[in-house]
Amino acid sequence: MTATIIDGKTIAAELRGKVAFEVAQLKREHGVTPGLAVVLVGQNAASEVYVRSKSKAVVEAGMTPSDHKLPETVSEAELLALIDKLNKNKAVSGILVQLPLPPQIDPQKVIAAIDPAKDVDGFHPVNVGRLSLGLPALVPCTPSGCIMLAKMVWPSLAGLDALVIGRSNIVGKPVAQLLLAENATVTVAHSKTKDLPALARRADLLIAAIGKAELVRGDWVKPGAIVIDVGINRVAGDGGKSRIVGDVAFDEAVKVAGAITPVPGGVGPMTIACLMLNTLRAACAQNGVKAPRL
Ligand SMILES: NC(=O)C1=CN([C@@H]2O[C@H](COP(=O)(O)OP(=O)(O)OC[C@H]3O[C@@H](n4cnc5c(N)ncnc54)[C@H](OP(=O)(O)O)[C@@H]3O)[C@@H](O)[C@H]2O)C=CC1
Ligand SMILES: Nc1nc(=O)c2c([nH]1)NC[C@@H]1CN(c3ccc(C(=O)N[C@@H](CCC(=O)O)C(=O)O)cc3)C=[N+]21
Repeated sequence: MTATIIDGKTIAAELRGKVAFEVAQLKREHGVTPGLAVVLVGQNAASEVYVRSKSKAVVEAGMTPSDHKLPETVSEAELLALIDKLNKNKAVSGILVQLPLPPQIDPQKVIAAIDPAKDVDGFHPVNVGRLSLGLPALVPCTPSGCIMLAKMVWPSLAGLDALVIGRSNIVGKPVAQLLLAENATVTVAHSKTKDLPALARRADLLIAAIGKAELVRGDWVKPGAIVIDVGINRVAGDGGKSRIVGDVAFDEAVKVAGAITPVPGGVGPMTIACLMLNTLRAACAQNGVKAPRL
């Protein structure tokens, strides 16, 4: 038996289509066009790829993009001044500051400066707190995408033994909160965890957000488990080219798992689709319109 491959690309395209439909309705009925501002500091090849694909998705959803490129040497004060301007701009529904930032800039200070109502990344302490309290919040995009993909193959996660590998503020911790909200029994592992393979073998649902190419082997996977691979790792490929692989050794795990997400074409595209959804939700909330249930 080989696993069901969860087609993130197709599922993400469907979600983006639904968002575009709702955006058109919001424009028609309320005269509101959602806008997403993306701020990129410095020149990082990978970040530029993400920013381009975000802008493309924004346009396709019928929303207004505004991209702000700042030099690597920009001061924290200059970046904070731009955020203040975007916070006050009514045409901007969502603000995303691409991470990581150069060392002269404190990312926590920048995140805290974003109006929580425009924090479509869900990284602001207000949204983090609201998520952990179980209150409505803007929820981080990659974690939401992981949950949506898992629920495509297993609609109720209640009672599942879930293992999250990774405890970052942008993936591991928020995905653990969302799993808890879905009534899964959640374990969070990290670099100090003892006997990770044994822990992984107990998991009905395994979410890998580590940043280590193919760390999770096939024999770490419980037969029939759902495996969600968040990792994006660039490795040397054939003919001097690079290719991207996940945190899971896909060719091994696909033989054991019940369902698995590929890299590319899994969580990555869902992250972008969830960003579109958050921007729509933010625009609705800012204009007193009830957000659609998508
Ligand atoms: N598909 C998408 O949309 C996105 C993909 N990513 C990708 O996901 C991956 C994780 O990203 P991010 O959370 O930002 O990464 P971080 O580097 O911030 O966090 C990595 C986590 O993995 C843990 N870890 C590292 N090595 C091991 C190990 N050997 N065993 C167990 N745990 C380990 C770390 O533990 P400790 O805390 O102890 O250091 C840490 O908690 C990356 O590949 C990134 O590119 C990220 C965002 C979006
Ligand atoms: N403020 C902030 N918010 C983020 O959400 C954020 C960030 N900073 N910094 C970087 C990470 C990474 N990230 C990805 C988004 C999409 C893909 C994606 O679409 N990947 C495709 C293609 C990848 C490729 O070919 O390079 C795929 O997996 O199929 C990947 C990674 C968002 N991040």
